[in-house]
Amino acid sequence: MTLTVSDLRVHYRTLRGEVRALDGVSFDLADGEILGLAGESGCGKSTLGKSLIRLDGRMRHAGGTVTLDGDDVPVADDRAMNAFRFHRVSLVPQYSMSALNPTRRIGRMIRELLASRGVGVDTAELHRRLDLVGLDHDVLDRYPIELSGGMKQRTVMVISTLLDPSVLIADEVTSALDVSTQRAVVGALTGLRDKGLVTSMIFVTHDLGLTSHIADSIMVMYAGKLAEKAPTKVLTTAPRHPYTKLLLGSLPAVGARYADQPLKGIAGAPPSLLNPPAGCRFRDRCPVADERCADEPPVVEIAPRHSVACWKA
Ligand SMILES: Nc1ncnc2c1ncn2[C@@H]1O[C@H](COP(=O)(O)OP(=O)(O)OP(=O)(O)O)[C@@H](O)[C@H]1O
Repeated sequence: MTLTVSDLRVHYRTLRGEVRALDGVSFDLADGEILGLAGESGCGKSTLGKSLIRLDGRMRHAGGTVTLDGDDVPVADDRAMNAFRFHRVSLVPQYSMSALNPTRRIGRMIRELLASRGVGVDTAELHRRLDLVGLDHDVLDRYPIELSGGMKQRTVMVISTLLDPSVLIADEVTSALDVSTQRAVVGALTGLRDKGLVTSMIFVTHDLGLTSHIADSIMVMYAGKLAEKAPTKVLTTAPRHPYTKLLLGSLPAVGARYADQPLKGIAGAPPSLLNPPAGCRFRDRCPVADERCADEPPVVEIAPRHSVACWKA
């Protein structure tokens, strides 16, 4: 078992109170697994990814534990996290295309980064990794501004995985890319896993369609909590949570004309996480909710590796 997250709670401090962005989330990530993390904007996907790397000044660890290959990951202790960050858990951030230092050539940036971690550059290995993600070796002599968006994205992937982390979190890495570049980036990510340079991966995305192509399993979050997690095939063909069903139902069908098949959104909006309501957080939007949903549904494993938080599942 690579990663175990138990009842993780992470809040943002704001002038109006604490935003409970991650409100008791538990899941496991197995060796070799690519876990797709999906859900509407604001459900806590990025907060979950960031919590496993670094809590910024506004984030507060309000409870829960994380273990990696049997070791406690000290998510609340920024200094102690240095032993894990980049070495054992690494992140390709949401805006990684602008994360590269514009004043440094890529090769120099990599040398400096590794030196700061006390590691030297193995040029042959670096070239092998550039090959793996389809980048020419000459990117090392270029400035970030000379690279396309997809090239920058793949460069950041190489940099994030130089120390062979156990877990790589890829946060919305394809959302600003055109479809064929998305495919190259996704191919590069799975290549890193297949070659064992990354043991497991959490692929954060709005795009349930894309994630279903690469993820072994998918976790759907709603308003700071886990709604459903299952192997990809099960989740996409036999979802049990009403929210998952509506999310899948709102995906556009390729080739369908809008006039024949109008796109269906999910009516309503998620609750505020400043003061979330008691009970099931989806109940105001749920087509099958009843009075029982005034109590919070527990996460139940209804089949092997298939967990759902819904009284009606
Ligand atoms: N710095 C912050 N201060 C206060 N609240 C925040 C902060 N960052 C995020 N939040 C809130 O935390 C919740 C979860 O945000 P998060 O960015 O994790 O969602 P997300 O699912 O990744 O959304 P998106 O898909 O839009 O990136 C949201 O309600 C958001 O408004």
